[in-house]
Amino acid sequence: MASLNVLLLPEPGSGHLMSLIEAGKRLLAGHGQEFTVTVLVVRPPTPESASEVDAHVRRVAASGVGVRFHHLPPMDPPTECAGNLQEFKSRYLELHKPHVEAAARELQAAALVVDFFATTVLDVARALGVPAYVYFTSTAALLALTLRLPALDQAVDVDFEAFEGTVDVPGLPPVPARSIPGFLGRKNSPNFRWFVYHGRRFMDFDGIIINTVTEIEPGLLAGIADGRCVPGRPAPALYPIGPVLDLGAVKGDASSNNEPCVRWLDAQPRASVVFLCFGSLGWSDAAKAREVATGLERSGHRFLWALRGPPVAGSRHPTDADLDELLPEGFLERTKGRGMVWPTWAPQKAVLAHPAVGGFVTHCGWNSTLESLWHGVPLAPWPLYAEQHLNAFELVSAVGVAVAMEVDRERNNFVEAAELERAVRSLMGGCEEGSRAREKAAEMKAACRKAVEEGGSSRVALETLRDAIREDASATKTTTA
Ligand SMILES: COc1cc(-c2[o+]c3cc(O)cc([O-])c3cc2O[C@@H]2O[C@H](CO)[C@H](O)[C@H](O)[C@H]2O)cc(OC)c1O
Ligand SMILES: O=c1ccn([C@@H]2O[C@H](COP(=O)(O)OP(=O)(O)O)[C@@H](O)[C@H]2O)c(=O)[nH]1
Repeated sequence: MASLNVLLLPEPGSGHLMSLIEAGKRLLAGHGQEFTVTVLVVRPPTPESASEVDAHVRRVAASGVGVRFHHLPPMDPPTECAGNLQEFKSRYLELHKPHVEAAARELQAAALVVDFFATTVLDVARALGVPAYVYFTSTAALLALTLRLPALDQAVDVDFEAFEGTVDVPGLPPVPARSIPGFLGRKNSPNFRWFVYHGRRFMDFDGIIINTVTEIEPGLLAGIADGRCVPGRPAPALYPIGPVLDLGAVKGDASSNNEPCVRWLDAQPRASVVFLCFGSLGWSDAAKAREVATGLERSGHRFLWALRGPPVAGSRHPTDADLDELLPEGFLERTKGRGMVWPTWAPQKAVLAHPAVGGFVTHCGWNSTLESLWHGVPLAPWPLYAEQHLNAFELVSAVGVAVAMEVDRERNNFVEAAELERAVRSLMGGCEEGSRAREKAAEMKAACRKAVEEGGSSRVALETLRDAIREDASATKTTTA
């Protein structure tokens, strides 16, 4: 029997690409005879992201996991949407529709799985009679909000950024408008309009595969499935298959474990170190770094701080930190022995896996959050970009795994030294708020591990997804026979 070829269409940013490839690996695991997974690679629009994506594709192709790659012909990126990233990503993927259609025909697709910025590609699947699924790299909270967006667009006259009230998202406590992602701030912005479009289109897909765990976001997933986000219409099938992480790397590969910062952790007491790291795009200027340094010094706690410097012109990626430029004078000497500043990309997975780490000050990227919960490490949220303010709100007020920290969104997400000191003490110091977050994080660790075992919620969701693809394929065969 020919195998069922499932085509994946990731957004070319490496975060989304890696997550979708990892999901493809899950789909294949133990089913390599029955399924083929082919990633349709969209050429990234900048040389910097192109070399990142090329390196990742080469690594996966060489790893022998069985995921195949099919490079789509290069397209000129859309013009006139500078600064509107969500619009740019959506329009760039839309331009690839004819190439996706040609690839789907050539590769005899049994199903198409597309990034959430690529909902326009549903037309291709419908034209070919192939089932289509969205892959959602983020939370059920962002998914629920996006599904609610067409109705909110009608019901709320003011821009979220000027709104002082709260937004109703089924399964969450009332969401303060200041926690709504910045790209949804202005109703007339192309970014907002594209998210309204995507929210509407999600409802037409055969299913939504989401990188979350039922036990982390039960109320939100139930709210979506029960039709409370879009009353009057049946919701598409939901497949929470998370945490979709490279679990091999989470255990800590040999090279990560040999990094000096991980060796330094070996000498620290259990659960004594607070780790600070701000994702692939987070960086500090001297003013921000001074607040962090002062806050950490005054907290009295042990710390490992991944500190990055500003990107060079034309790049969004942080540079290695110049510690002489960024840190207050004498800071390293005064904190010697109890703290380490790591000025480059950190081996985050190995750090979070280390028993010496007892808390994580994070930008709340969803991958970082899942990595932390996989190891039962409680969080202090310092959101910066994308959907992270919503993630921070959810982690404190719904999931309960984080202590609150005041981040001034009006001042470029500034945190005062005294506020960081308070939050670190709370996270690490055994006060009630911190202890509750720690207990809840331990509960989530157990739930995540159970979810990916035989019979666990994510394993069952994955098998239900395979069944749906099998059934669709045999129905198509029956009708075309
Ligand atoms: C979730 O909504 C958005 C996410 C992103 C986004 O874009 C992005 C682009 C890159 O070239 C590199 C990245 O690392 C990156 C990260 C990113 O956001 C993170 O994506 C993760 C998924 O893998 C995860 O969801 C994290 O929580 C996100 O923080 C951009 C965007 O609009 C431009 C989004 O709306
Ligand atoms: O110094 C760093 C910064 C980030 N990461 C990894 O990069 C990913 C970041 O993804 P996330 O969704 O948290 O945020 P993004 O960077 O995409 O906003 C996670 O797997 C982190 O472990 C890392 O290993 N070292």
